Amino acid sequence: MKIYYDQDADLSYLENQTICILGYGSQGHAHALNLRDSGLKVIVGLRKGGASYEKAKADGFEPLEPAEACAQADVIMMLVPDQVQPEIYEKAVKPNLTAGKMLMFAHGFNIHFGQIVPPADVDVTMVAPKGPGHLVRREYERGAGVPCLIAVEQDATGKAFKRALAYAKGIGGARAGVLETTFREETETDLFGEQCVLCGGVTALIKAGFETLVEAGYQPEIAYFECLHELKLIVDLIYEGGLSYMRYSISDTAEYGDLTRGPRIITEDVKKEMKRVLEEIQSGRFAREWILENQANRPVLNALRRREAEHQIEEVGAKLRAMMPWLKK
Ligand SMILES: NC(=O)C1=CN([C@@H]2O[C@H](COP(=O)(O)OP(=O)(O)OC[C@H]3O[C@@H](n4cnc5c(N)ncnc54)[C@H](OP(=O)(O)O)[C@@H]3O)[C@@H](O)[C@H]2O)C=CC1
Ligand SMILES: CC[C@](O)(C(C)=O)C(=O)O
Repeated sequence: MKIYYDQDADLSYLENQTICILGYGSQGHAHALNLRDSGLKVIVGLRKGGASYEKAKADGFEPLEPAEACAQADVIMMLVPDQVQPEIYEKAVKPNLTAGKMLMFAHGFNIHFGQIVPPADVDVTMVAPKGPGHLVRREYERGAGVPCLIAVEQDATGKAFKRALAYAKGIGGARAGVLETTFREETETDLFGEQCVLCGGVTALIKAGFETLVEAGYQPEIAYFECLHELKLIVDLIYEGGLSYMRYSISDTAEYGDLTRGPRIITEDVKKEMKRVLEEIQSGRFAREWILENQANRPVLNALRRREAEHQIEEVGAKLRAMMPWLKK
């Protein structure tokens, strides 16, 4: 696979173009600020009265109504939540999506699952950072970057890939590496990663470890530090140098326990369940469930959020983190 870096990308594909960032949340603020700091012309499309409107103003933007911003733009990046994108597309984007413009996404959900169907005479591309938006900004500011995936769904101008690669460079992604993919591959792997490993898998593992220790009579504070707090420190080592570097740093006792007990925790049964989750993603069953959940006003998400907030690990964690002034409140 070819991986693209700064030297492969040419910002001039976006020079003299106006880039509209729709949404100023996790990804939106990071893309807008990074692109502007990279010397590109950025405008922000936002509804008035929302929390992020004031934040964008405080960062020096003059937010426009989404439809007005789309009318002025050559490039439109969709950075409102996936579940609201189809409505914003119909109301603000579609009427202003004239030939030769580029419609962009940071996640392929709505294109891959057919919730947004752009006209044939525009470029449709994706630059998907493989990291949370706040880190896309933080890494850029310290001269680094978050790796990105890039994909072209429609190439009306013949320059779609180069334009998208310039965008990836503008947000700092090409410092870390830009990997070519398809909307389908990004959507399916992203959903799988967040459900089975990065968010769903990790939080379930943390809670299971915490509950096991507390139910066995150990102090919740000890269980918190062991199963949650230290995880970040261990993952930092894995991030910096892979599994082997983490194993080099931990004690031989820990390494022996890791290698002999780890596979008893993540068993073949767990992998079988991962395959079932992947199949639900590939078949569109998860997408249908999520779309219907939103149409029904999110009863399941709201109930689960409430239940999770009441978990003992959250209460203990809040108390312990309050004693660490270097953590953001
Ligand atoms: N979060 C992440 O780190 C990642 C996200 N992505 C993708 O990036 C895209 C954006 O996600 P993310 O940054 O999490 O989004 P956020 O939830 O952070 O987006 C919030 C922004 O969207 C606006 N918004 C929310 N609802 C509406 C609405 N109904 N009408 C108009 N504006 C609205 C908010 O405005 P207001 O303040 O007015 O509510 C705010 O500016 C998604 O496609 C996501 O899959 C990809 C990789 C990682
Ligand atoms: C892991 C969650 C994520 O996929 C991400 C930050 O990359 C998301 O969609 O937020």
